[in-house]
Amino acid sequence: MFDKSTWIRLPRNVVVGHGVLDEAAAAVEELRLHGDPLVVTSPTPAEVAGDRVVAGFSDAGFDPRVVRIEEATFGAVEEVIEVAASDDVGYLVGVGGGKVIDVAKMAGEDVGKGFVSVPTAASHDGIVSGRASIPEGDTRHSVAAEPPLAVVADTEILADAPWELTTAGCADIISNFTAVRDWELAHRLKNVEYHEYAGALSRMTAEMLVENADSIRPELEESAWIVTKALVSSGVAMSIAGSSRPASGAEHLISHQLDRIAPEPALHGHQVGVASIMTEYLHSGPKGQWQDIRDALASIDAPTTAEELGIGDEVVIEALTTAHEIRDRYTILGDGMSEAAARDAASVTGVI
Ligand SMILES: NC(=O)C1=CN([C@@H]2O[C@H](COP(=O)(O)OP(=O)(O)OC[C@H]3O[C@@H](n4cnc5c(N)ncnc54)[C@H](OP(=O)(O)O)[C@@H]3O)[C@@H](O)[C@H]2O)C=CC1
Ligand SMILES: O=C(CO)COP(=O)(O)O
Ligand SMILES: [Zn+2]
Repeated sequence: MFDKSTWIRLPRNVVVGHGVLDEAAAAVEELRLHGDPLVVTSPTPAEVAGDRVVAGFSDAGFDPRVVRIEEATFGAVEEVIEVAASDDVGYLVGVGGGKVIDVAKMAGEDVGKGFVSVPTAASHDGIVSGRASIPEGDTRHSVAAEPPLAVVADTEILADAPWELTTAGCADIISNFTAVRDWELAHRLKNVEYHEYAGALSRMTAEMLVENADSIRPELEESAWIVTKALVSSGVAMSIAGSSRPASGAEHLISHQLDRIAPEPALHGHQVGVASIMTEYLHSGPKGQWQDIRDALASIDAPTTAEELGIGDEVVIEALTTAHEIRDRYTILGDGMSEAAARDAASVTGVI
């Protein structure tokens, strides 16, 4: 008997384009939700977009509440939950970078209310995915959460954000190459369930971004458009898979470990990009495609070395040798790299 079943949870309205911030209220009204919005934002995103979103909801006849957070902590999630639990609040709207989006996503999940994602930075695929990550204590990687009901991504705002946030988003997508390789390996070696469609979509998303690398330039609105479309596509791949596997392999384990041990971690996307140069080397050897990954990252101004990440060589070695402990996810790191092998991989690829 055929007894498989699956739920694919996706955002319903994805609105991407110039000036669409002013359509946030309309994009939500169309969903026929009850109650008023709770807008969650943080200092800079509030200035560049949050205040405008609040005004837009007020003009549309809603009575928006606002909570400003500073950091992505469980304390911040609790603060949002306290307001979100009120009967007047019908849904949450996260206006900001990944930090704000994840806090709003987790708080919405807790109170059982929908969440709308209004990214001000195209910095990683968490802005559209059904995954949330609050980097506190020993937990670093994402956990399953409800995906946003709607995503409103204004390319004018995203193109105006610091360039490194956009290059981080690109690098998060480029890392899909090695994430899919790890997933295939885990399937062959450990019989981990593999979804052909999700794997193909994730890889194609990375290929298209690399093909368009010439059009990804600072202050060019088209760049924000290309990157946001790729982030949406990567988020959809994760939704199809019901896991972050299509976009998170050993390179993400290494980045999560860097977040734990580096005195000053770099942006998520930049770390996974540099890590994927090394994990591609582990997959395909010295003559393999690791140089293609490095060149793709360099072409969009993303870091390719530990130095460019602002992270010390020894921290990178420690992350490489301990990253397999982060979570139960089989990757090319297997049951851990020896220190000598880690030094080899990092130095052959020019990361250290
Ligand atoms: N859910 C998932 O699958 C994933 C979640 N994450 C999580 O996302 C978070 C990191 O997200 P990331 O976006 O990199 O970082 P942040 O949300 O911390 O944003 C980075 C910085 O950019 C500022 N900023 C945001 N938008 C703009 C803008 N338009 N103009 C100027 N400055 C801006 C922020 O200001 P301010 O400080 O005022 O907010 C902040 O200082 C982490 O908590 C990480 O764990 C990472 C990967 C995947
Ligand atoms: O960042 C992600 C995908 O790009 C999510 O991955 P994790 O599940 O490893 O946090
Ligand atoms: Zn990522």
